[in-house]
Amino acid sequence: MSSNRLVGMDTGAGYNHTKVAKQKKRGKPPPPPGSESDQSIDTNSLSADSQDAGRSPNSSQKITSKKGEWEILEGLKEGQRFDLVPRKFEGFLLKRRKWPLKGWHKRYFVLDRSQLTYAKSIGDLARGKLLGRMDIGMSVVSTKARRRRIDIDADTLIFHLKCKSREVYLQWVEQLKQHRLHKQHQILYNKDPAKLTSPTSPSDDSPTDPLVPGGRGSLGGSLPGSHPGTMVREGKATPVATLTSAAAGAGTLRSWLMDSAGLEQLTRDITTTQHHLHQLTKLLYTIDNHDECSHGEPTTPSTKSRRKFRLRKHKANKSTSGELPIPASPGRAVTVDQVDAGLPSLQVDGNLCELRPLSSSNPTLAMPSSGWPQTSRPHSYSEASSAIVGGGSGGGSGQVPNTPSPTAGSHVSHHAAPNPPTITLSMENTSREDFTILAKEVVSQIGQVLRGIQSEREKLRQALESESNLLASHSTTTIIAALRNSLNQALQQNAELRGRLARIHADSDLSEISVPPSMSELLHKSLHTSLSYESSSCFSASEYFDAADALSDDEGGGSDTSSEASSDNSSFTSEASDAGTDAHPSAAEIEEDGKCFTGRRTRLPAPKPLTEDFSVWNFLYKNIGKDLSKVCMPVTLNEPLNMLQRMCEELEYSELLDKAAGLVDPGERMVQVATFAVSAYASSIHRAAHKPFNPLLGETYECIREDKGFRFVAEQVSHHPPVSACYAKSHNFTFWQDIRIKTKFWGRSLEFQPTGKVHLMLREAPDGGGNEDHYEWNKVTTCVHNLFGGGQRWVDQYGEMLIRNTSNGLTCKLSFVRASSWSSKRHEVFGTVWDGSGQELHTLFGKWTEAVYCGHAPSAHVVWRPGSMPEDYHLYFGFTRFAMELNELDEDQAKYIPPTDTRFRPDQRCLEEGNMSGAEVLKTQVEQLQRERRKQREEAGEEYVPMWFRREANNSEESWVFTGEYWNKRKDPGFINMTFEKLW
Ligand SMILES: CC(C)CCC[C@@H](C)[C@H]1CC[C@H]2[C@@H]3CC=C4C[C@@H](O)CC[C@]4(C)[C@H]3CC[C@]12C
Repeated sequence: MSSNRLVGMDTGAGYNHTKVAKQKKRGKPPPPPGSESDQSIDTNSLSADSQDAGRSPNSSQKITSKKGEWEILEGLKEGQRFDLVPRKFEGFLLKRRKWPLKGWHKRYFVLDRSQLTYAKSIGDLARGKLLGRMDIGMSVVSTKARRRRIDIDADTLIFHLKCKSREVYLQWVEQLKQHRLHKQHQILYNKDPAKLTSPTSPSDDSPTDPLVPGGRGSLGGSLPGSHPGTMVREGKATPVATLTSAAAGAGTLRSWLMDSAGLEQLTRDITTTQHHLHQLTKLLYTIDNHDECSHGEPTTPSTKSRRKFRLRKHKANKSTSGELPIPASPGRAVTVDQVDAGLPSLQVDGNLCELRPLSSSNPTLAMPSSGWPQTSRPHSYSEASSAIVGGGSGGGSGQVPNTPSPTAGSHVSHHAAPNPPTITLSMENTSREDFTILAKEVVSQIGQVLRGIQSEREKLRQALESESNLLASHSTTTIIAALRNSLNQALQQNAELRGRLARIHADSDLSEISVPPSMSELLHKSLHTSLSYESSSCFSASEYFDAADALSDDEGGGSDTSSEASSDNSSFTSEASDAGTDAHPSAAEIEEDGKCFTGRRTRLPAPKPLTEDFSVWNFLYKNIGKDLSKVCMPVTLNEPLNMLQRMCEELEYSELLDKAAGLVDPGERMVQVATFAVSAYASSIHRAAHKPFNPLLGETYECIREDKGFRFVAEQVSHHPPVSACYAKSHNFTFWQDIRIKTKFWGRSLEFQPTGKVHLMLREAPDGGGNEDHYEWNKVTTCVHNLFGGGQRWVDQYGEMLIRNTSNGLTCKLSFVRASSWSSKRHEVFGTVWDGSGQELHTLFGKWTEAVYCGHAPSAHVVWRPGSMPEDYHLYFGFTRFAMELNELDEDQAKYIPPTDTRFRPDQRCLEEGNMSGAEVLKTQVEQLQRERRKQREEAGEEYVPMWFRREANNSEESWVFTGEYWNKRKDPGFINMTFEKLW
């Protein structure tokens, strides 16, 4: 299979695989535990040999890693059942801090009916002060025995846990296994939706409930093929909800039968009793026979039975002091002692019935004063036992908590006494005949109870069957129809919303944004672009601008910003003034021939080929726990852009920087810069399904956006680890960053943490009083959720971003809020701008997908909104207009760009043209060539030196600095006159 890695991942698959395979053959032992990282499954800590991903005997998938072993707990296999209701389990565990995932907190966890909840302490738990809850039923649980680590990924939530001791670890793993399997069993076999949607506390109907739609840990969403949010517990009358609630309507009868464990236990116990009583009958026979044989001593019972009575007495005394367990549930009534002692006692319906010896020869023993025909009903077990064994005299009587009734006491004293002679006496008083009659009676009575229970069960079973037949007739087809219906409704709503949004955008009053007079003319054109929210060149003036000419006139080098600024200024200004009077083109004008009036394309040459996505996800699933950088990725996972282009996409809303540069107030400048930093994430919302190509080492990408006034160049500067560096320059700003992405695979989600800082140099304020401002900030974490669920994959961004103006000490702290199962909120971001002395200047809030506002609601104003999506964007990998244009290559441009430019990369081009199989073949070739080049370099002992960026290391932090040579060489001698390493 051809290979391709997730972003930031190695492309040297073949090499690594052979290495691992060799190790295996030689039977090399795994590395010592000390070398192990405590990080979860991430690209730096885990690699795996696919052959090793076999199954461990204890229902988990073992993944051998370079530095340790992670095992994934297996789910219920086909045909497998797990009826056993696991018990509640609780205790302290260490939980990794949420942010920034460093350090561990001790937390109290409770696992009950597949719900894992935790609180700070037992006290908090009792008070209901919970910190979190997840349903582990459909989660991915990975364990690492050596580190006593347990990671649970339930889509929206991930718990990273650690146990204090191995013993605790083993217990938790076992319990998690059981609860998970039982939940899966319930999902598969228990068709009671009411039960499925009821977590631990049935009364808890809050929207934070992970099983309730909106709480995204919902089972509905996790079940393969199910539509997230269609399993509705209450309210909303979606067709599926109606179905489920209809089913739940007959819930009482059903749940009665479902809870048959108690009944079954009762049946089993009674059967045992019956068996024992049969034995008793036999024994009595023996006694009878024995007595008959040993004629002459008819009043003395056998030594065997005497011994038994002594034992019984001893235990009964215990019981009076409360040590003998009092049955808590029906079905536990008859103890072996009682039965063995020949003292029949039976519990039915939770009441203990003493089947007292009835004597035909001694009627005073037969009928209690209560007038019950054959049984007396003591009030408690101890009462019953003392009634039976005679708490009335001697040993234990004083300790009996429930004093037997005088009646009971009086006749009991005949049966039992603290010492054998009394027993013998009482035995003598009771005729053998009594025992025989009694035993027979007990047997027949129990038989009767059994028959009664059986017929009761049968009735209930029949009721249930007829009910489920009714439900089954609704079943699959109806549910599918219902789902289809709601899907159609959603699509319709979506279309409407899009229309409305477009109208809102069109009417948007952002044109009122005040731009200082000196800059307004200059920026008119670019602002115009941003106002329209059509974030592409469609509205630009590039038709008046010959890129090639402009570039050949352009001076080179990026180090001297002021000289560059002036030259840029002229081109930018001229563009702006030329185009300043442009009216908005109509949608028809834009879409004509698939090109807008600028000549740029508005969509890709072909829609995304239809591929069986499932195989891809299956494939990924098989690779859980492996170092994904070493796993070959099929091209079907890719979008026809690479990471260098993706970096350029961050400049889609560069107008915000233009605006910032035109402002005088440092706080307001920061507001624009912060919003720009947020806007970088906007495009990822529709892009969860595909990954960008990994650039090859030495691959470059340039993008000249004369309409936006910037030019951008990027290069893949390192392969191990993969690092992409970029540099963009405009009249108003300089932007640069190098990106290295750490990837963590949690099972159901993939987390991407870009390391390194983004830098921005903003032109001095227009009043001329200040200097350039240098800003720097970090990236937040991107997470792709629901990798394997039946539902949609979706992207989340979370973490804190700190933007610092290193020139004047202003800061802005932005929080990207992680979507949680506790709230329906997604994509939220908020932050504050502070001055150097810590005084709050501005407040920002909004969503990285929708808008950023400044101020406090309701008077807050919009700072930014993303552009509307092109029509049919979902057919084109979810690309924005800007993204659609990134890989476009016209003949003219082709003459000026180097052969290393991404736009010449054949596999990516092939995919863009909709030729999936061709892309697959080409990708394999291209990656093979890269491996060969690396091998050659290694053999020659050469170190790779990137062409356009220079590595600089200060205090262990490395950064990649643009040399500026790219533009110089482009001009002179021109790339066409240079030699380059052949990348493809
Ligand atoms: C298994 C596959 C399909 C997962 C797809 C992962 C994709 C969606 C991930 C992988 C790496 C991610 C990128 C990592 C870094 C950045 C830089 C940031 O400033 C903007 C978002 C951006 C550009 C992310 C966008 C989403 C991204 C491209």
